[in-house]
Amino acid sequence: MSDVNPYQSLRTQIDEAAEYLDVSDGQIERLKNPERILETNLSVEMDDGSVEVFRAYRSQFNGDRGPYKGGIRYHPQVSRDEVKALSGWMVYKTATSDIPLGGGKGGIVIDPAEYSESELERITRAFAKELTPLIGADRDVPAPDVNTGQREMNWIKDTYETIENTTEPGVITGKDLSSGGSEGRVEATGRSTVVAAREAFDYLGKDIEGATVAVQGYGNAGWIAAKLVYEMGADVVAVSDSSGAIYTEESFDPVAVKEFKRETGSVVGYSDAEDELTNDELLTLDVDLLIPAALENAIDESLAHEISADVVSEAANGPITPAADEILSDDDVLVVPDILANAGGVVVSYFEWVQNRQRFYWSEDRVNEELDATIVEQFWNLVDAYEDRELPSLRTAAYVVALQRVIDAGEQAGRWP
Ligand SMILES: NC(=O)C1=CN([C@@H]2O[C@H](COP(=O)(O)OP(=O)(O)OC[C@H]3O[C@@H](n4cnc5c(N)ncnc54)[C@H](O)[C@@H]3O)[C@@H](O)[C@H]2O)C=CC1
Ligand SMILES: O=C(O)CCC(=O)C(=O)O
Repeated sequence: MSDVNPYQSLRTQIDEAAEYLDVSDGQIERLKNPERILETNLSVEMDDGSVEVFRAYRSQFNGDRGPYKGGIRYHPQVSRDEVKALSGWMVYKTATSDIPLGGGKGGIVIDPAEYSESELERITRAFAKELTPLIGADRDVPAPDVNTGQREMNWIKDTYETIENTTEPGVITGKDLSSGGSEGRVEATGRSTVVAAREAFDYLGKDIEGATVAVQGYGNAGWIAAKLVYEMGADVVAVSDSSGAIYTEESFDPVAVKEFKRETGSVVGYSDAEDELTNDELLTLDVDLLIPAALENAIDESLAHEISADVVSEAANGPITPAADEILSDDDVLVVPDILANAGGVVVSYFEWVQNRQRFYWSEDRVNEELDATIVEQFWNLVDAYEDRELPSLRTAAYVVALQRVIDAGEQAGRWP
């Protein structure tokens, strides 16, 4: 995997779009930098009585369009620059989806697989204590990301509500249903990735039914994308996780692969696999649709020339470096950018936040229908911008549209002269 700095990638993506906007250097500089970052060290007692210290961050990138919004990641690679990039991508994701939220992101430098559940609870609650003065339903609303889920969100909500002596479920999204979560939130990221891919196929005059698909990463986003695209009639011929990749000529049954991974810890070794591949071999397979659903920089310029898919729908944040993006665009690979393709997570988080505030809960069908409609509408908005303004890619179109929305909000608030 390439070591391109993701924050530098974000800055490049903004610069590329700024060329098509009437915007000053000062405005662009503001839109490339976070408003503030919490950097803290969590001292936590381990099960054996020792104390360990964990570095943790929360970046509040931009709140011109609403409360900061974005997930919390637990991973050894978490760094200040990664969190800055991820929080910036959230700003332009909420703006691309046109939901009234800003962007933020947080993370702890940790490999959660090395800790017991009770240690993870103490670590999460220690982070929640640090976050409490900064978050709130109208201030900053965290959510899940890599290696976090409902369990961690419930702990953060409980810690916040205990300290603040309140009930405020909208302080965090991605919660368990019984803690005020929304139907459809767990599936939302994979769902939008596949809905966006379906529209991209339509744009190319192709049908997703019968398409061949490779999915890199088999966590929350990747496995749901595999399941839903399979339900649309596509063939999931390859999937991977951090241990490796598996391949079949026909199609995997994504639910059976997920069950195997739950039992064994990996997709590798699954009995229906005809072959094992490296992750780079999976990414360069000759398939119709590629779904990167792991981490940043999966496709860099050294791999970009070998990508054979017609459509790439980015479930992950930042899986394609800017240099690779240019190559894919020259090679006519249609990339549906992360800030639209994986926006389902934050769009349904927005629905969860709305439900929490109204104390009125929606059916799963309503959530899925409203999510589908949001992604379809914004996909074709981007296509219009891409064609009408002759932009180099759907990604640049997304940044042009999103930056304009953020600038307009800042202007209304009197932030610009
Ligand atoms: N969970 C959410 O709601 C959202 C997640 N995303 C993005 O989707 C991506 C995946 O997130 P989740 O599925 O939530 O995380 P997760 O922790 O549930 O799953 C991550 C998966 O990626 C795999 N992986 C890690 N390194 C890999 C590598 N080098 N090659 C192949 N597989 C590898 C892991 O084994 C795991 O299967 C991240 O980029 C995240 O930021 C984006 C929007 C929302
Ligand atoms: O649900 C959310 O608020 C944000 C999810 C997230 O972190 C992301 O879209 O990258």
